[in-house]
Amino acid sequence: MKSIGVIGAGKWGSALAYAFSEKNDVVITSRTPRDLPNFVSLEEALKCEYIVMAIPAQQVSTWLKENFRFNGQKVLVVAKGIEASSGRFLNDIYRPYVPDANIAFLSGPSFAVEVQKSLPTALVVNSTNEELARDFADIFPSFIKSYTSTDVIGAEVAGAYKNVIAIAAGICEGLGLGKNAAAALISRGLVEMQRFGLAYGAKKSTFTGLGGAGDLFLTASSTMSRNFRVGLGLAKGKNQDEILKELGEVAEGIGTAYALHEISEHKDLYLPIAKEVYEMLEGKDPQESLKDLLSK
Ligand SMILES: NC(=O)C1=CN([C@@H]2O[C@H](COP(=O)(O)OP(=O)(O)OC[C@H]3O[C@@H](n4cnc5c(N)ncnc54)[C@H](OP(=O)(O)O)[C@@H]3O)[C@@H](O)[C@H]2O)C=CC1
Ligand SMILES: O=C(CO)COP(=O)(O)O
Repeated sequence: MKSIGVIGAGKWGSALAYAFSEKNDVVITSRTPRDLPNFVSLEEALKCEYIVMAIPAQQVSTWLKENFRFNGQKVLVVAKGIEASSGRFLNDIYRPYVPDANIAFLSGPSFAVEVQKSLPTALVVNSTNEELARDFADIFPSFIKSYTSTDVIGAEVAGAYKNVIAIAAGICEGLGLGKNAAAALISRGLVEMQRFGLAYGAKKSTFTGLGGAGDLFLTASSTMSRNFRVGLGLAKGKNQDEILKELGEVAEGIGTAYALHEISEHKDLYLPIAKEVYEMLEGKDPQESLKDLLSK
């Protein structure tokens, strides 16, 4: 039995705290206190040997600066996103606080609500420290099949980029463009995220695995995805603020689209879908954008 502290009691942190409780001693903490029997102070949670970080990518940099003290914990980062303000990946953001040997990143297709119902799920623990990845893979319950990989950057790119493609897929659905267009967008999205990942040294095979195609197909084809629902909102002509207010939860694809835009300003990369998603978030007509993407 391992002592696990989950930080961030949103949808995903709560679902993972539930899942990890099958085999471990789990406590949870969050910015907003919750009335839960295992809810503890941040100080208590940080004393656990295993820490699960469920704070969104856009907020974690400030959070780490203000709250985190490393004292040998093993850290599993479960967020999926790239920081909009800087274009930094999560492994870069965490590096000044946690040594590479102590950190792992979770990827794979996993809606929190299904994990919370103990439905079968398969995930990947990614770390440059293989022993640590195996250690974290062991904490998962019987209904979650856990794999390990050393391709941290591939997992990060795939997990973050698929949220942007899911926004595009939601727009496609919202505009009623049909299943042919959706399949084209999703498969071109997979190629686009792979091309981006390869430029950062990711492994090609990661993009056809659970954290790549697996998570992309899940998120880009279901209204259960918050990012897909952002796309539906954009297709209806709503702006970002209205959409986020209705959603009431995080949609990492928005910040990540801005991050990809920031990155593409400095690097010569061809990111057509991400570019259109960024432009639609900035007010471009979705009909125009999808026409630009899907017609000759
Ligand atoms: N939901 C899902 O199915 C999955 C989500 N993910 C990823 O997990 C991450 C979290 O998503 P999810 O839990 O669903 O999102 P939610 O919107 O449900 O929750 C967001 C969480 O972030 C915390 N938070 C927000 N801003 C801050 C801040 N400034 N400082 C500290 N804490 C903050 C909130 O704390 P509080 O509520 O206490 O204010 C809350 O715990 C995202 O990166 C998402 O992409 C990955 C796989 C599946
Ligand atoms: O990452 C997820 C599933 O793997 C959750 O996606 P959404 O944030 O779009 O709901």
